[in-house]
Amino acid sequence: MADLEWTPGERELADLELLLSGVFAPLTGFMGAADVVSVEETGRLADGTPWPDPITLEVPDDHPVTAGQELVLRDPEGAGVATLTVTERDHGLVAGPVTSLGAPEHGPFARLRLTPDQIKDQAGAPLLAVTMRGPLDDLDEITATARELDATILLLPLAYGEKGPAVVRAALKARDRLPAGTLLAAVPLAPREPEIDLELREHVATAYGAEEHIAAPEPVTLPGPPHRRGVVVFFTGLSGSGKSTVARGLRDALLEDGTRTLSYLDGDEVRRLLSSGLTFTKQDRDLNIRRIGFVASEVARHGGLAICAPIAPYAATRAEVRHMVEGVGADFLLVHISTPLEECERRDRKGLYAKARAGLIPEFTGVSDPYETPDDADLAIDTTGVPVGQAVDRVLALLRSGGWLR
Ligand SMILES: Nc1ncnc2c1ncn2[C@@H]1O[C@H](COP(=O)(O)OS(=O)(=O)O)[C@@H](OP(=O)(O)O)[C@H]1O
Ligand SMILES: Nc1ncnc2c1ncn2[C@@H]1O[C@H](COP(=O)(O)OP(=O)(O)O)[C@@H](O)[C@H]1O
Repeated sequence: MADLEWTPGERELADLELLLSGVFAPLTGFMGAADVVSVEETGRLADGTPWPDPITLEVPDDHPVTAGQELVLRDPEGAGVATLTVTERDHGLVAGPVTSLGAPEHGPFARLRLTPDQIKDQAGAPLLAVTMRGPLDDLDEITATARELDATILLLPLAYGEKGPAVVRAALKARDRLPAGTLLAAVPLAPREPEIDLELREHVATAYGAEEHIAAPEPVTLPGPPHRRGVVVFFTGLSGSGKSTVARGLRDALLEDGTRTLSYLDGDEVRRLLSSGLTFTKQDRDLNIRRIGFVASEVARHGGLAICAPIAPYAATRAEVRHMVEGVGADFLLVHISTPLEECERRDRKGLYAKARAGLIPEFTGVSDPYETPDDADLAIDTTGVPVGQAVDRVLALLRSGGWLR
């Protein structure tokens, strides 16, 4: 029988690494219901040990794993990271101890992910741990404290997610300016609410054997100015509403302006290449939109401006794309081309509405398939009787008003 397997989310994988490396000791695995309830109500595990936050693993309701089985946990690249011996399955939660599969470590600064045991081998006592989520601005204070305690400094950059590598780079830079012998271990601790984060940072410092801990203050991060930030302009609307026409007009105007790097994800091209073979069932439409959202967010991640113009009939899927884009530190603008069905049908540019009415095209949006009108659009344009240039100008005005275009 094939192994039961699951690929946890990014945060769960980070927790898993901390469970495996002993940073989350005394925890040895993902928590079951009794511990979760106890932690939430009392800040302690069921056995009374203080612990600030539930460390849990979720699988979908229809995942076949049950108590008594082994579940192989894989990273997104498919490498086995650990085996979970499932002691409890409670709806979506699976609990039990984890054992490392010794998978090759990869990812930026993987060589700096030293475990508490590896650090304890190098360190002379006592240790002063400094947990950090950004550049340190007061190295003198850290040096003075270390001197006072006659302690070795251990920098613990909390390297999680997009900003992770920058935090490790900041720690490496700081180490060059701190006393010789300063140690460093990158720790993938995902951020939580400030108080819980602080308690977990204390746990991390203790796990590394530190007697003293400085939680370096969160640096103030100012997002880049909007004209340099990535942005996705996502058109949605019925077939024939004017999405492609306005999107192409926007693309041309931005190319003429020349100040933004641009990717235009043409609807037809997407269906021909990226989503070739997909149909118009809800499942395939959702997959199509997720793929478009993924590509657009990759463009935006690097500061580009992506224009997409699919029908995208489902609100939840559009929201997923918004979330994906915002998750890479970029902005998402939803432009609803709200031209009513009657006008789209009157235009019937491709003769599809006539065919849909005649029952020749099943599941046709607006005729025999739903279109969920957005209530979160940043701009709505009904193109009925409106010249194309005017519709394009309204989108350009939106981009200028938010500073995405200067
Ligand atoms: N059943 C059905 N429903 C809606 N549209 C259909 C259908 N079958 C084919 N077409 C043609 O496909 C275009 C829409 O594709 P999208 O990728 O934008 O759709 S979706 O966002 O995945 O729902 C759409 O193009 P546009 O007119 O440019 O919107 C149609 O020409
Ligand atoms: N203001 C307008 N904006 C966009 N399209 C318009 C406008 N006025 C008329 N149209 C016409 O409506 C049709 C819209 O088709 P298209 O852009 O392919 O729509 P969609 O991509 O939403 O299916 C085109 O024939 C276009 O010339």
